Amino acid sequence: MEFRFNLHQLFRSKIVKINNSLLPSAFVAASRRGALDATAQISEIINYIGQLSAAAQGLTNPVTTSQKLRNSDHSIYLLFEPNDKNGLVVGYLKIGKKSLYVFDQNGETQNVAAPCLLDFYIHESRQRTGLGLILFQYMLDNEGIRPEELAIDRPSEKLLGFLQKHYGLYKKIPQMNNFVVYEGFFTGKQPATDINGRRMHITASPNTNLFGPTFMPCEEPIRRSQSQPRQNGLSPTQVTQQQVGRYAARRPVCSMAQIIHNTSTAVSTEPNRNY
Ligand SMILES: CC(=O)SCCNC(=O)CCNC(=O)[C@H](O)C(C)(C)COP(=O)(O)OP(=O)(O)OC[C@H]1O[C@@H](n2cnc3c(N)ncnc32)[C@H](O)[C@@H]1OP(=O)(O)O
Repeated sequence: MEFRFNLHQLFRSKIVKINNSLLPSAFVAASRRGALDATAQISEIINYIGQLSAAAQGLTNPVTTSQKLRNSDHSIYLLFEPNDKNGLVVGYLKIGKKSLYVFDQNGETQNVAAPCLLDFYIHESRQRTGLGLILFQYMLDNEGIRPEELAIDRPSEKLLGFLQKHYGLYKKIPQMNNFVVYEGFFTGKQPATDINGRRMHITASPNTNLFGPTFMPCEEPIRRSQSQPRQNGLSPTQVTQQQVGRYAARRPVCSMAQIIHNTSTAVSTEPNRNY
């Protein structure tokens, strides 16, 4: 992608990292005016290339704009190709840390702060020539992360192929959200804690839908081994009641829950005085 201004001033190396300052890392402006010009040019580049990426992915709105970058702690890596004119920007990727609730291999929910691949695009004229790998590997080295540590936001078929080809990633851990995580994602990750050091516990089960998440002490093993099968007769009243917060209020007996948990279906018409 060519621009009306000379890119060689902005790109001192083939790949530059941009954060919410909208200035390339290590960029030194001669004056305040120079810094403002550079910011405007980087904004123009990001907005333009963000639109191309959205079009390539069939999205109505771009995932990446300069405004979104300015208001976040995400980072963009821009790939530059020098020439004897203004130079070209030929691709970019965007990463950022997000707090996610994701299922681990045992189907248990973990709250992790994970580095995420949020957007990735190489210009059509340069795809399948190895530039994507150069950019992606540069980002991994620069951030000091392994590819399987990344959560991938709604990957396209091309990206899935890319990750399988270059990094052997294909064993996904099924998720309920748009993120794709691969085996190895949880290696070395510490689960984040919630209220009072307890951990929010969400599953895809009707329990979570009916009663909201439960909170478990961190030291309590969260994994259910095969030798400890789920108890069929688990009463809805055994769900951990919170002392504080939006889940603290006493819940009425729920006949649907009783049906699901195979407990007595007789619903008491007595007022509940056990407060
Ligand atoms: C979280 C997200 O960002 S999801 C959105 C990802 N971005 C897109 O889908 C936008 C359009 N696609 C692209 O911009 C690029 O194809 C990228 C970024 C996915 C990969 O960049 P490239 O420079 O093409 O990758 P590179 O040349 O290093 O590797 C090529 C491999 O990527 C995969 N790939 C690239 N293009 C395609 C394609 N058109 N069809 C299928 N697989 C493809 C293949 O595995 C390919 O290997 P192959 O040619 O031997 O089959």
